[in-house]
Amino acid sequence: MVVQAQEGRLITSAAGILVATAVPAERDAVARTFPGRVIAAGVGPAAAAAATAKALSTAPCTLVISAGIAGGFLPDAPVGSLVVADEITAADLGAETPDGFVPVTDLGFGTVTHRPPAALVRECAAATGARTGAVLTVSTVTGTASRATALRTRHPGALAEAMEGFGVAEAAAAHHLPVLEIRAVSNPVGPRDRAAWRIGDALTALTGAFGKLTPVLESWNPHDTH
Ligand SMILES: O=C(O)c1cccc(C(=O)CC[C@H]2O[C@@H](n3cnc4c(=O)[nH]cnc43)[C@H](O)[C@@H]2O)c1
Repeated sequence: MVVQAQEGRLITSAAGILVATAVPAERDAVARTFPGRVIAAGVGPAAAAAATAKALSTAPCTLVISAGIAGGFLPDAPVGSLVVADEITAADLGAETPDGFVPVTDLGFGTVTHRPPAALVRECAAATGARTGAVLTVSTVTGTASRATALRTRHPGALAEAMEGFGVAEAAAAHHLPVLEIRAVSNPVGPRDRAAWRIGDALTALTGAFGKLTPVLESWNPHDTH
């Protein structure tokens, strides 16, 4: 059973939570401290959506979490910090025009943003010391200062960019499930500098975060969507 009544309120158990990471190193970092179901769904929004949707079709679930490493927008999300998304936005889903980028929603199609439950976002941030803000999903890792500036101009509340959150969120939405995104910053968003990546530190931060998140997630009432 994934939802139980305890002291008159509904709670979810870790067994009913699906965490979708991109690669096995992220999956193992989460699984070190999180007792629920953790998958390595692949890199990029399409792989993440397909693998998450497949996993959701095989077992009951109350909450879906996209987790992993990310690029952080400086100075707000430095390397080693944690970000909990209050908004999961597909930042490059749209059309380039002479007047700039136009999101697909302005073209009359689909959606570009999913919003996690606000109270759960606040509780997760408080438990882990994470910052809260938009996490952008991109299909191309930003590698220049000009693109970083363009993204931040279009999304002033953005703290991080990664490649899977929107895909995981689309799969969750198709199953009418809430979604969270939690990221540990491994590199700054900006000019490409492989020497600046701190993937090991970010994975360690992810492990620590899920150790603190587990009791929060397990005591969350899935009917509290505020
Ligand atoms: O080759 C590069 O310059 C480069 C820079 C940063 C990350 C990559 C990756 O291939 C990692 C993609 C993987 O990790 C997440 N991630 C981590 N940092 C970022 C980022 O700055 N922008 C977007 N995604 C990032 C992502 O979710 C993927 O799972 C290569």
